Amino acid sequence: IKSCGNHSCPHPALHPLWQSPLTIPGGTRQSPINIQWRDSVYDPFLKPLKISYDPTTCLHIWNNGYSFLVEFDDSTDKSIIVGGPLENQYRLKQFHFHWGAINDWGSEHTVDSKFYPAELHLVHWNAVDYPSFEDAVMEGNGLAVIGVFLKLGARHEGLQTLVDALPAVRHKDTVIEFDEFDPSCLIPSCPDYWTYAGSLTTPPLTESVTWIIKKKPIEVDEDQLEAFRTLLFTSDGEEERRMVDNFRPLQPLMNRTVRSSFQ
Ligand SMILES: COc1ccc([C@H]2OC(=S)NC2=O)c(OC)c1
Ligand SMILES: [Zn+2]
Repeated sequence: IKSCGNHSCPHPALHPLWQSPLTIPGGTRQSPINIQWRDSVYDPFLKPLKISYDPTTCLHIWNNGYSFLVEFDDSTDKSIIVGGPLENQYRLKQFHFHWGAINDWGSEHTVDSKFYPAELHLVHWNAVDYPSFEDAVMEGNGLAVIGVFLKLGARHEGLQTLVDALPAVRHKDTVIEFDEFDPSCLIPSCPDYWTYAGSLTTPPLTESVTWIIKKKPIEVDEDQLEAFRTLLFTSDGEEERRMVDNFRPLQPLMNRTVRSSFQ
């Protein structure tokens, strides 16, 4: 029995936070999933993913009561991704993380049933076909999320600028200005990725995400992971609940194939 924040339970997936719909009725492409490496299919027609972010589009960091998000000005095509499995370019809207109370779990996706201690999501939307992020969230090809695993290892200097800002957003609904940050420093240089059709992992759980999961993790150190765990789900003045185990349980693969960009 391990504590998962505010009571002891056998596994964080049973945490009250996830008593929300763990699966949506009729959902056929829900996320996250386990990526079974040997079942993924190499697709030679997958292109390299091209990432070009403009650090001046970075706006602020805020604690939304689920995670901490770094949000970007998505009113232009200054920060975009293109290529990979994508039909056209997608605009960067925000990035955020999911993590565990302890290093044994925390990621949303698993690889051969292995959890990483945390997972980064860089969220992009299809501004070619849709007028806003809110509209794109409702469409099958509306979003593209790059997933990057975090593993325990060396200190990550780029992440440290984020970690230094976390005490200012400890409580839910707090926000601070944050500028000149280029999130490509958080993406491994190895080009290899898996891709599959999935969904958002918190409500509205819409099946609108083309997932691009990087094969290689980035390394962060114990102090940096512990800094994530000092955040709170709760607002200032409420009884404190540590923001940990903010990841959704694994969902059935159903009739999906995970493709790889590498052999
Ligand atoms: C309305 O905007 C949202 C809502 C939920 C999510 C969740 O889905 C994934 S993926 N991670 C999450 O925390 C989101 O992230 C892209 C954006
Ligand atoms: Zn996420």
